[in-house]
Amino acid sequence: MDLDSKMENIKNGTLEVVTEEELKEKLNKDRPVAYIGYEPSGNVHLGHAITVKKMIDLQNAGFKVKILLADLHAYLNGKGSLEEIEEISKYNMKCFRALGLSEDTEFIFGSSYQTKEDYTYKVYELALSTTLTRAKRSMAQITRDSKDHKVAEVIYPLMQVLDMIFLEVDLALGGMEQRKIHMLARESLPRMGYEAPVCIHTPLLHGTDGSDKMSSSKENYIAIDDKPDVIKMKLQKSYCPLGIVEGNPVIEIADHFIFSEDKTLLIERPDKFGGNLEISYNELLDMYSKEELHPLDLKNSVSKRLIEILEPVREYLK
Ligand SMILES: Nc1ncnc2c1ncn2[C@@H]1O[C@H](COP(=O)(O)OP(=O)(O)OP(=O)(O)O)[C@@H](O)[C@H]1O
Ligand SMILES: N[C@@H](Cc1ccc(O)cc1)C(=O)O
Repeated sequence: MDLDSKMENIKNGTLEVVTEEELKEKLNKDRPVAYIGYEPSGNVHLGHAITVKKMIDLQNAGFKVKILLADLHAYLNGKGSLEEIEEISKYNMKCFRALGLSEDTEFIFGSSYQTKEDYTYKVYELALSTTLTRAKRSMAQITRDSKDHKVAEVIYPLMQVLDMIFLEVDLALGGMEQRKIHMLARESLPRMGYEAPVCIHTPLLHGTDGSDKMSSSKENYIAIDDKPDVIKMKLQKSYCPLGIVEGNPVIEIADHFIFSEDKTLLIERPDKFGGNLEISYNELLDMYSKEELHPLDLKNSVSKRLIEILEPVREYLK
């Protein structure tokens, strides 16, 4: 793959690359490192899968991929005891592999280095130069408990910044809500004598209830290993208002998971409702916004194809 094609593939479907110039430089390096961190959680869902797919693009462009199983971050964010989190992490690792990351992907537990002396001293160093306001602001969309604020909430972003040094990363990927922590890293690391990583942000998938973010802590997600009838049921119940494209999770799922594989989607509907159709993504947007496509027909077609696309993932995880 030449440099321009690598850049195009990486940029495709992202909200921003900070900065494109720096990304080009990294692509010229021998085996640059890209990383993402996940707080281990009970279910790996389609939202997470958007980021995993982008990691695969980075892998295909020559990056070595490191996946941080951020167990201590999950602990600091009130996700459970360390023992519970550890158990879930192993299952998450399998899920990420099932989504197609290559064999040489490195999985690292945060707790394997985040309690070491040199890491701890760096936390204190960064704590001294980061304002409380900035640290809190960076956590706005990440913290679980947004009312009863804990000190843990401001330790969390400092550790995320330091992970980039300890994992020796050239690039950090995350959904858009990671942006403020990434920008803190881009400012702080050069001050501490390290190079700032390139930061790439992907869009957040809305929940099936229409809320801002699909999340495993709400009942608004489709897990990557949900059974076919569960996927069908969840999509049937999904928020999908007639004629509305913006923030419509069913259309977003079609965009990220179906049109990334296929040029067209088959809409199967009775003749009296217009008969079968094969449509491109742009045709889908156009027809749906003109109310020429009924939500139920869209949901049926999306669930049928999504179930097929996720079949290898279910097989792998069996
Ligand atoms: N709904 C989503 N759409 C797109 N990306 C997501 C979504 N949910 C999480 N991610 C991304 O996955 C990465 C890790 O998120 P993580 O699982 O730790 O978040 P989370 O918000 O705690 O998820 P959950 O609430 O589902 O457990 C982040 O980069 C985040 O942006
Ligand atoms: N902040 C990420 C998790 C994470 C933790 C540590 C990192 O170094 C990177 C990512 C989230 O919201 O889920």
